Amino acid sequence: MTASTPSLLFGAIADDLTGGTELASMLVARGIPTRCTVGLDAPIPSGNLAHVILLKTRVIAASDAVRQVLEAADRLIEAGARQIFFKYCATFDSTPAGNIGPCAEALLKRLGGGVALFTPALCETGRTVYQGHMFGGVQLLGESPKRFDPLTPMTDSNLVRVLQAQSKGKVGLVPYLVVDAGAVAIRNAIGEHSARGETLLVTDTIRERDLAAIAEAAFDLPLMTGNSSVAAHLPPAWLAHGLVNSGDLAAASLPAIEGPAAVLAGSVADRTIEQLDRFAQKNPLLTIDLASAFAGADVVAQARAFAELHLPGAMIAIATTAPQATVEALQQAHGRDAVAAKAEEILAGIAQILVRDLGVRRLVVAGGETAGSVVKALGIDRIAMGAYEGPGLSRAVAHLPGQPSDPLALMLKSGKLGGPDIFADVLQDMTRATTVAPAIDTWPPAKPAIRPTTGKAS
Ligand SMILES: Nc1ncnc2c1ncn2[C@@H]1O[C@H](COP(=O)(O)OP(=O)(O)O)[C@@H](O)[C@H]1O
Ligand SMILES: O=C(O)[C@@H](O)C(=O)COP(=O)(O)O
Repeated sequence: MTASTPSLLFGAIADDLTGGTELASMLVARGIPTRCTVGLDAPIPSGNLAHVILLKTRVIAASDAVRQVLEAADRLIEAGARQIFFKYCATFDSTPAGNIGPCAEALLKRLGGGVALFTPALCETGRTVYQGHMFGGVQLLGESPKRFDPLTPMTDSNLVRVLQAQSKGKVGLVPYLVVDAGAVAIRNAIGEHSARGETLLVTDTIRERDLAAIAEAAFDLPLMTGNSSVAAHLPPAWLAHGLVNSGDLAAASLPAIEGPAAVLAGSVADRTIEQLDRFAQKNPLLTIDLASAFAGADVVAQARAFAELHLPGAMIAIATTAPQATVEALQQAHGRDAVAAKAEEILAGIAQILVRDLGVRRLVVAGGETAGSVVKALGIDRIAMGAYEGPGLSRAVAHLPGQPSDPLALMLKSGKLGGPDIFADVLQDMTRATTVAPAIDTWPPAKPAIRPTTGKAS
């Protein structure tokens, strides 16, 4: 860092772990030294330009989410952050009561008021916003598989309406013609909306260049909100405005990590189901029957026996994934939150067995809420990210409590993202050390040329 560089430029608060690690990996890929901590207890290390606090606040009570988010913001501000970024899902996953609106409004108030932009689009995967309506490819959000999400079913595609229903302030739309006109037009629009009393502004966003324009318009707002994709365009703005220098940028490295390998999946998203099917064509998969768990079966012991049978010789997957009809029947019988809590508790218990008892050192977790429970159960409070490699592909390394010389290669995969063979490919990739040069001029990054470096994990 140069003498003029602030200690911490950017402090992000993520409402789940998959999205938060994705955000950090994007900044790392841009060359921005970035660290992640889990929850509110871990200290924020010094010497980085960006920091992401990973919370699990997406579906909890709004008052609790607000409390946690404000505490995280206070810690980031104390560490010197000049901008707070509130990260949520590209599909605006939220409950009817929040937590996007209440958290953003509380942050805005804490940061002195003004206007916040809401930019959830992830153009790379076809998740766009036009006339305030979110699309997943050609489908409106409310007509996409997201309407069946087990925790945050999104049935209204109109994000202005969704955000207004969970906010006190007035919500407005920065329409596509303004976004397309570029950063100056967006900044002017912010002033005009603000004068009309609209403080929460959803941005239409179709193309990657729109994300760049929005980031340029928002780089010096005290609060920015959205998906990782818009934050990935902040580093070029920081460079252009002299907040960082090219000498501050760093290559991203990950060590090679060997050891038994496993996938834990609690996502019931179509994409994860497809990825599990592909994995199971060549590798052992155990699907846990939650109905039998509710009936008293010891499914954790069953999972232990399955893992002991196959590890360390094979890569394994253990999932609670079930078809939509089964998910609905379970939720009707036991309640949505109780089913989610049961699945998360089971997978967290299995994670402890895999990692602590059976020596798993390469782990992929599918699902944001699931990842939150698993990481907590393993006692991990900080995560070092590698460079973002594409949707769903954000490898990391974590240290287990009391085991600083025995790292865990970790990937927390968003339920809805990633290619069909992501599980086997990533578990194999984890055995190779990688170094990736900063992708400051091009975005999204091309699949990085993996440059093997010598030596094992340190
Ligand atoms: N068979 C199941 N039926 C209902 N809910 C489930 C089932 N298996 C897992 N779940 C729960 O569904 C939720 C999925 O959310 P999450 O892990 O965030 O995945 P995603 O990334 O796809 O949103 C979790 O709370 C998980 O415990
Ligand atoms: O937008 C995304 O998909 C991610 O940024 C994200 O937040 C993932 O959340 P889950 O799909 O719940 O894992």
